[in-house]
Amino acid sequence: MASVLRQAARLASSRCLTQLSAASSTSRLGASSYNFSPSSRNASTSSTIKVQLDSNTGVAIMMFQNPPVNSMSLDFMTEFVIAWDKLELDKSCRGIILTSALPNVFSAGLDIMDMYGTTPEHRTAFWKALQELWLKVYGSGKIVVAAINGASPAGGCLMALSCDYRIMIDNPKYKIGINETKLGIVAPFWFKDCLENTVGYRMSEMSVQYGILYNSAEALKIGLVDQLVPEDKLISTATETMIKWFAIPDYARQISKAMVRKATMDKMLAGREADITNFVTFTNKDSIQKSLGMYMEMLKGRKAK
Ligand SMILES: CC/C=C\CCC/C=C/C(=O)SCCNC(=O)CCNC(=O)[C@H](O)C(C)(C)COP(=O)(O)OP(=O)(O)OC[C@H]1O[C@@H](n2cnc3c(N)ncnc32)[C@H](O)[C@@H]1OP(=O)(O)O
Repeated sequence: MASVLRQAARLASSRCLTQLSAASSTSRLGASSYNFSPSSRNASTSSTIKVQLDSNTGVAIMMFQNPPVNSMSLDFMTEFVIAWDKLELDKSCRGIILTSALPNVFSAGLDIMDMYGTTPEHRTAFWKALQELWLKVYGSGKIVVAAINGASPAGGCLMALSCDYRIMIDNPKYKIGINETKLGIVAPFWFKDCLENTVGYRMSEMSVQYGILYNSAEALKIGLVDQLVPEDKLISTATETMIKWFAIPDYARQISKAMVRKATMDKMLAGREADITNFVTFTNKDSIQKSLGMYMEMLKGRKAK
């Protein structure tokens, strides 16, 4: 319990035991055209991450803008973590909405070009950046809501699974899931743990083996997402949801969150070095490089048709 309390105290970078008024200045538009209120401030933009913090509500919106498909490259993940750290340190921010500034895709997952034909040193840095990003989001004391406005395979799904609540656009063309086996690669244990914590043992057993991508209705049915909304209600619903969560005193919520997530985080932290070695060794294999190359060709060929 003492370590949970320590972890929670560390995570409690946002203000504790305070409650914001439920004053909301939410927009009815989707993320890319989100109309920020005059109280929006601390807007910061890196080349791939756009952040807007509304000082009235304490809600920050973090938008991915890494065209064409928000793939999680080393650069993207580095910029993500820098922007994230800034928000973590900002006491006026109590919650973060993760969404995409691009149409039709939340995130295409890990950038395959960072894994294909790159040096072991590059892949080491790449994997460390992913671990870092996950530890920050999954272990955050803030409330984190995923506003999933498009496809969200593999690493994109992990990003959503690391949040406290997932809202997805109700559209059968948008798919989400841990589809790594379809690429001939294996999602690491902590991807699987996050999925299992969310949808249960049997569903994750099926899901990771078959590499299933679920459409939005299927994702809701198995509990992979918590709510479906029409596209034009995504950001307003995410903001309203966040403000409801704000009614819970931060400190109690943060300790509870840390308690529930501790085992999964500790397991990853304990296996962190081995996980990097495993990734680099695995992706060094000719057979894996071949699978990745073929998958990239398939993606490009699909477009050409
Ligand atoms: C021991 C552990 C070892 C390994 C573990 C590794 C864990 C891996 C986790 C991952 O996340 S792997 C990545 C998995 N991602 C996918 O399978 C998604 C692939 N992409 C798609 O399905 C689609 O692109 C889409 C996201 C549904 C979007 O479709 P759309 O039709 O809008 O775009 P299009 O397919 O034409 O793609 C545009 C452009 O983007 C390139 N692309 C797509 N995905 C990726 C990616 N993940 N990484 C790098 N590049 C990607 C695609 O090739 C096109 O490029 P082009 O314009 O140059 O042709």
